[in-house]
Amino acid sequence: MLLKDKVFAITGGAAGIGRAAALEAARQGADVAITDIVPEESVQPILDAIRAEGRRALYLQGDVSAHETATRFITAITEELGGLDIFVSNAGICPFHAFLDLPPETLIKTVGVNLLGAYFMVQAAANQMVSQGRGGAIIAVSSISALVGGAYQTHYTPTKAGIHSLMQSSAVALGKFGIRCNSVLPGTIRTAINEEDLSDKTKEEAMISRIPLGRLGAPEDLAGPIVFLGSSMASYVTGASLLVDGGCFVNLQ
Ligand SMILES: NC(=O)C1=CN([C@@H]2O[C@H](COP(=O)(O)OP(=O)(O)OC[C@H]3O[C@@H](n4cnc5c(N)ncnc54)[C@H](O)[C@@H]3O)[C@@H](O)[C@H]2O)C=CC1
Ligand SMILES: C[C@H](O)[C@@H]1OC(=O)[C@H](O)[C@@H]1O
Repeated sequence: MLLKDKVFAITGGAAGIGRAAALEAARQGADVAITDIVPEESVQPILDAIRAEGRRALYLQGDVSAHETATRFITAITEELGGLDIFVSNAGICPFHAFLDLPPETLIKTVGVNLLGAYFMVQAAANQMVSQGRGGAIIAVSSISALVGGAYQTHYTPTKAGIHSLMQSSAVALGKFGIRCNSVLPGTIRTAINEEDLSDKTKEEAMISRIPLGRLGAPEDLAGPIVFLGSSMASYVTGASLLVDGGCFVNLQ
């Protein structure tokens, strides 16, 4: 087990990539704390699955774009689970929209959830880890979109580049405390975030045709990389970013 008796916390753990990572962390021996914007009832099956692995589970409903959520989450984790070892900033939204008429509210919301939310959470988690004095690991779910563009994602891709940059600077700021900071850069992973976008079958086929491994990703494809970066197997890895995209990024021709 890669995370035996560690405390693993994740934002946006109610669905998609976050849910897959939370469940894998429990299988790998960690107690798991989840925060998400959805009500607790809808997360109950995930909490039950974590407990069925013999691990403790905690849920806090909250909006990551409100900085108080970070304080509430970290306080609940320390009170109920006794500390924090691995923190994953994952919650995010991607409301696809054209550039020229993008409403300011859509930009403000996307930056608020994806970038400010990640910052508030990572800062609160880092303070907790520093106060514990036993190091830790922070992983942020950025994206291949930190490196490439999308015509309907002009408000989204800068947030993913920002998260990638946040992990690099945090790695520098927190290295002296033994806290490692890394990002994963998923390619296109089939989840609720892109269900509508991928209902355009021509677009879906075009995207698959660019992927050397021949398929879109599944949420479980991110679980292993996230657990690895949180584990002692990655003890000399910090400031790194791991593309998890089936080879899409490197496929020029
Ligand atoms: N699915 C994909 O192709 C890719 C996803 N990503 C990133 O992965 C992360 C997870 O996304 P997916 O699992 O794909 O989507 P998803 O929609 O399945 O999951 C996102 C989760 O975040 C939660 N959430 C949304 N707004 C929130 C808020 N304000 N406060 C707290 N929780 C909130 C949702 O309730 C949901 O549980 C996001 O940051 C996304 O940008 C990155 C690259 C590709
Ligand atoms: C939601 C999109 O399908 C997905 O989000 C990303 O970050 C990837 O680049 C994909 O475009």
